[in-house]
Amino acid sequence: MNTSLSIAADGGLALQAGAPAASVQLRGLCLSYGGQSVLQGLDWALQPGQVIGLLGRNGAGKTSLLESLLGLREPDAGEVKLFGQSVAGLDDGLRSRIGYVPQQSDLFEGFTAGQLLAYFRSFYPRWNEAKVEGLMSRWEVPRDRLIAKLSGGQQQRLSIIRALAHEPDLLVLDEPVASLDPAGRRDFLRELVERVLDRGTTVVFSTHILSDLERVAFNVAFLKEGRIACQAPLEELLDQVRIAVGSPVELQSLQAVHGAQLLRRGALAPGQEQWLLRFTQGAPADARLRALNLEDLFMELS
Ligand SMILES: Nc1ncnc2c1ncn2[C@@H]1O[C@H](COP(=O)(O)OP(=O)(O)OP(=O)(O)O)[C@@H](O)[C@H]1O
Repeated sequence: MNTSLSIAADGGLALQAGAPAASVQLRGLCLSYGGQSVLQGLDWALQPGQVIGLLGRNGAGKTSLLESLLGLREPDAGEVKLFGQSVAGLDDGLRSRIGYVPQQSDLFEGFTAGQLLAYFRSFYPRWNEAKVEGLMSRWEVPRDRLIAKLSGGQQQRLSIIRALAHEPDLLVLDEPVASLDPAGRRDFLRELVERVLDRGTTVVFSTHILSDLERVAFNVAFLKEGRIACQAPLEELLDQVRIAVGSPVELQSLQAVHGAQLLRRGALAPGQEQWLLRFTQGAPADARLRALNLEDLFMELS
């Protein structure tokens, strides 16, 4: 909770409680590798309890964004705040409220799963050993085998268990289900929906598996050309975004009549264009409009 001091009616100082700080606040984030610019003045905020699926094409910069957000990668410019505090000076208390599943395994391969968990347990006051035990047995991760000898999917399960064990308030998952089989994905999503989201955890995860996203992500954010091009509740986007085909004059009039937002415009043939329109007041019934599914939205917005 943010607090501020103000002058009270009797002239004394009063401590006021404000809105809770955003879990994540990014302003003007720029990141490049050599000459290649990946994040270009990106602004983004995740509010407590929000669940956001981060979408973008291969190479759009999702991993770079999530690493910058966590302070693992230093941006060229811009500001990163977690729980209202600059990520560069984040104190241990706030740091221990973050859970992270990286895209590439960062588990110590020379440890067994049991040794790894025992090692991490010492850093986290909120470590939930019962939860760890439950997940290790339900997800069938062998405790005593060297991590180097676990399969890719078993390593990913272990990485997820490590990230959930201390009941984080901010959970960052970079393609968490990429190596999981359908049963593993189902188990993971069930855990996320039934136990993690209930706690009001802020969750951001990148994925290319759109059907999984539909099951858990209330909000989707599209990363394109170094910025968050669009972020909205998924249901709202599916209700509001339509493709319209017609002459530019006809489409302009359609847009103006309904006060629609033009998201994208492309030529189809001489005198005929295709516009991606967002009808924020609700899409009208019009034969020229076509609804989109999540895959269409991904193709159009990322
Ligand atoms: N350490 C690095 N050094 C140089 N270039 C990098 C580095 N890491 C990423 N890149 C480049 O930055 C761009 C964004 O990469 P990033 O991994 O962030 O994208 P992504 O959206 O996560 O991709 P994917 O969906 O394929 O995982 C790519 O063009 C990539 O080649």
